Amino acid sequence: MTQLFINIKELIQVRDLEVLKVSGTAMKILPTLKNAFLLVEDNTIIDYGLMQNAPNSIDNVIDCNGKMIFPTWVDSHTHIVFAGNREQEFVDRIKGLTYEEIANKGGGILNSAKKLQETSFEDLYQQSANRLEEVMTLGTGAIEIKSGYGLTVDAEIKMLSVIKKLKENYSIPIKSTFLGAHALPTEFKNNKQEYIDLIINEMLPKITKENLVDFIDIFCEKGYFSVEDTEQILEAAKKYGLRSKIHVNQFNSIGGIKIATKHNALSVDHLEILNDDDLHYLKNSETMPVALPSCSFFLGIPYTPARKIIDNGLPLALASDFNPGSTPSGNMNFVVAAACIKMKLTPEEAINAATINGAYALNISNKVGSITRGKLANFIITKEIPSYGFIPYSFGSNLIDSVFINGHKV
Ligand SMILES: N=CN[C@@H](CCC(=O)O)C(=O)O
Ligand SMILES: [Zn+2]
Repeated sequence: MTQLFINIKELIQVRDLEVLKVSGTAMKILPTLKNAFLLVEDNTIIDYGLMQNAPNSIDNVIDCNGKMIFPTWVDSHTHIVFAGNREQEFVDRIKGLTYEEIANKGGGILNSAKKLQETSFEDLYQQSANRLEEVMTLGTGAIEIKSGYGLTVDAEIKMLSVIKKLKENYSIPIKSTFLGAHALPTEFKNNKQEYIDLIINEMLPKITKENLVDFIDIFCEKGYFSVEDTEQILEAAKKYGLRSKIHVNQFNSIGGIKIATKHNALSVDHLEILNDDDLHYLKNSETMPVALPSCSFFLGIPYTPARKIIDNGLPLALASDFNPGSTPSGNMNFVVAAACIKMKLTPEEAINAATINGAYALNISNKVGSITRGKLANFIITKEIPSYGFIPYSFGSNLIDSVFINGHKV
């Protein structure tokens, strides 16, 4: 089916196929076309341009008068497969406990793992599908989903199988990441190496054999997995050709970035605490730094020093981190707004970070992340708005009129 979108007030993030990411000062530039058309055939963008050059023999015409079109958000870091919620821990934090104190009391990730282990595949699938549908209506058009709330061979496979079924049942591009090293299960409290051996010798061979995983992740942090643990797991994952996306520098800078860049990680995520050595290793790498401002907002921890990252000539991606503990929200519109308000990104930088750079952080810049001939027809039609900067400015409003994924209205 051919669809022609006309009278688009501004078509945002129009780029050539060769642009896979934008870095440093280039992030300040957001290429757009005013008074434009967009031509879609089946699931693909086939053309765009100024209205005076719009084709005139198309039956299926959608008038976008006063509205803008953006590429959909690319959310490169989520944990949307989880069971139940942790609103009691939220109240505990309001009353003064820290995230770390709650985790030390057996709450946190282990709390979610217990719930998930007790939840059936069907129930877990339904809860996760509801979250996926919610974020699609909020404009997310490509997403990464991690395991890591299973922490046993069976429960990790259950999570990854839920992600596989989501991939089969939804047309949105989904990448799945194995995060067996998310927390140390209580039964391994006195023998971390035994759990790492389980990850390396049982989980990794099984999940790769069943083709359940695209990337590998490790929570490299004090009290979770050390730099040495991380390196062991990365070495093992290399044998299966898995690239890494690593949780680093959320609370402490312990050398995770050095090891991640040495292993050519696709991304390093969180980075709330970032020192000059970390910046140095990032500058000499192809690794995408990923900031998760909704997590900082929710936990009240520092925001990733995004200005420092971009002003050092580096790229930056933005993602939601949707999970039950540190970020119970997958709203990428809020992520973009928080990046502007709290991390001092300009709207242009934030939109680049949440689209093309997010796509790079999932290795799918050739498919999504910009309005480009040949890419998937995944885009947001806004309500009538005065300018694209109105999206982060008007941070509490829903400014989305409709979302298209693979050329179909969600
Ligand atoms: N920090 C590690 N993992 C998640 C939070 C997990 C949880 O609290 O359930 C994050 O990215 O914030
Ligand atoms: Zn996370």
